[in-house]
Amino acid sequence: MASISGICYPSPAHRLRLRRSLPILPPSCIRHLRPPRSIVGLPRSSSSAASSSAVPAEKIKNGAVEKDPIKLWHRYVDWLYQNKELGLFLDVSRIGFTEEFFDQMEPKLQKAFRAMQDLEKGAIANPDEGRMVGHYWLRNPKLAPNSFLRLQIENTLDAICKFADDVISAKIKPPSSSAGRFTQVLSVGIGGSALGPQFVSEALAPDNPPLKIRFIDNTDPAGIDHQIAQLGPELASTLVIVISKSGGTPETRNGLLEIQKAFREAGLDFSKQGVAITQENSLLDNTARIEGWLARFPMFDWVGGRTSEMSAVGLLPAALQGIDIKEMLVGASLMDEANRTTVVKDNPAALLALCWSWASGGIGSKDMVVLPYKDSLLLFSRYLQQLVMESLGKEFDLDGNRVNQGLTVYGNKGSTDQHAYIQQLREGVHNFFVTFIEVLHDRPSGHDWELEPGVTCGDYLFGMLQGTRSALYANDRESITVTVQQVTPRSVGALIALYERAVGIYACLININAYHQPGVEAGKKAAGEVLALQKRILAVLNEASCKEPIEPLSLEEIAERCHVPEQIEMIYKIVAHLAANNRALIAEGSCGSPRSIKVFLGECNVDELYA
Ligand SMILES: O=P(O)(O)OC[C@H]1O[C@](O)(CO)[C@@H](O)[C@@H]1O
Repeated sequence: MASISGICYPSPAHRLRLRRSLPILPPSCIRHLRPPRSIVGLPRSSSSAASSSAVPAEKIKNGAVEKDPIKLWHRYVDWLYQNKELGLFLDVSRIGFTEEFFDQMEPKLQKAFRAMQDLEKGAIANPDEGRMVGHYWLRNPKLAPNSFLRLQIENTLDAICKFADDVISAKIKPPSSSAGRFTQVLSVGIGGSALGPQFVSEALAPDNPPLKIRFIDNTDPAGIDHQIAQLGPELASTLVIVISKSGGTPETRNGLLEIQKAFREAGLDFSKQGVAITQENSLLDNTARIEGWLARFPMFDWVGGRTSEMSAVGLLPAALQGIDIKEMLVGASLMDEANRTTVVKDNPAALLALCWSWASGGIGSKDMVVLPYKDSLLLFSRYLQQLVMESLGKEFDLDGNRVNQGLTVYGNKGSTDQHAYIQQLREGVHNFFVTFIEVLHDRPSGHDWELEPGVTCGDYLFGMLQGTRSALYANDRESITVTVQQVTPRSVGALIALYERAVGIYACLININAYHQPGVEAGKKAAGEVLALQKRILAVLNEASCKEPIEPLSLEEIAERCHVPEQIEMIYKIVAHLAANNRALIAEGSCGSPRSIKVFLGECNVDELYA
């Protein structure tokens, strides 16, 4: 038996013995569970979609899940996954899949394993974009399909380590800061170019990092101003890292332009403090090269944004904060290794995918609530939200069938959330399953004190987790528990790798492309159309406002002159936004009564009018 912090867990060999001696669930028990269903990989018909979102009738009738504590204990022991090198455990005992379900999923999982093997060998696993999917090579460059890619990965890692060392040791320093070294990192990026670095910083940055980090991950001017104001005079000793795989994401571009303006206004030379992480020859890369920025690091075509934490995207910011990035890579690599076994019970990512299939009916009928009981893991659910939802939330499967797939992820942390929404989880609408993340060591220092006889603060946190797990299960709410010993670079690397692989396997089970995001384009295109309409409105208003006397226009008149009468609602919203920011003036009426409004511009721009 392996022992961690006084808790005994069975070794794999012991588990096998137990498995032989104790069936997963005795037949009498299986009778009370959900019968096997052919659910995974089926195109979603309207009837299956509707029925799957309801709690299966037999679950209600039979009190849903096994309740006998001794049988549950056997199930717990029998299914417990342990990774000794990582000190990581996975408990799937509170997901009530049956042996029949397991048997039914086995061939599908074997197929998924073969697909993952092909992916790791360099197959075009993202067919829509004609791309390989190579994030697993980042932590084991020997796996890369050719030596060119291997060298690219190794050289980039060397360059990251050297650059971070040079910055931290002030070999590379800002040109005009009295500090004589860089003290702050300002990371500008969004989605996969922000969420990983944010999560890792929150989880792992030391209390006094060599460089503190801040993020601009939106095109919210007030948010940007706030970050710049917080930096204050330290702008002069701020290293600005602009991260964008495509190099053309509007929010990131806007953040960069705003920061460059702040540098100009402070009399600072941005190029001496700017770093770009992007694909070669992207707009951002070319800008950084032409303007002679301090450094540029590559993003690879075969690494997707949401799986880029182990590329320069995540590693450079982490290294600058003094986080041991090589340990992160080791953790991820060890987890990848564990996930290569084709023995489902020994493959933690496959076990997760199996649980998701059971709990959500293979069609996302239940949400995944992620509850780490550790403050430093607060952003894990946010990170997973993109990883899971952007990967799995797809309209079509790989064969072109409309499936509207997905798996909703949300959560913050325990026990905080017990005082927010656990009430509903325990008693309200039954549309979720929980993933608890447990951290065994309460205080990294190891020293603790008893705030009442025999009980520490950490014991309370532990009690809250176990109590919530039990209370939810008593009310038929299923859960998974992932346990790590501590929040370290190694365990965080392992957690990221675990979920990356679980998403990959689950995507194979439901036959979708996990590596593209066509749906995001629709929103981006629509945003572009709004801005194009705004420019037309401004031109129309400008013309009317240049007249003598000024001609205030109603919304209908603006719509007519823009030749888009059907867009009147959007025109109203644009006008209201312009008026709220003093860029248009309301001559008559108010925004509360749209039909009454007449608008003009405070200053007409003749140059624009005749441009
Ligand atoms: O790194 P980029 O190209 O700026 O993209 C940022 C994010 O935008 C998306 O393309 C769409 O949200 C994500 O997939 C990506 O992580």
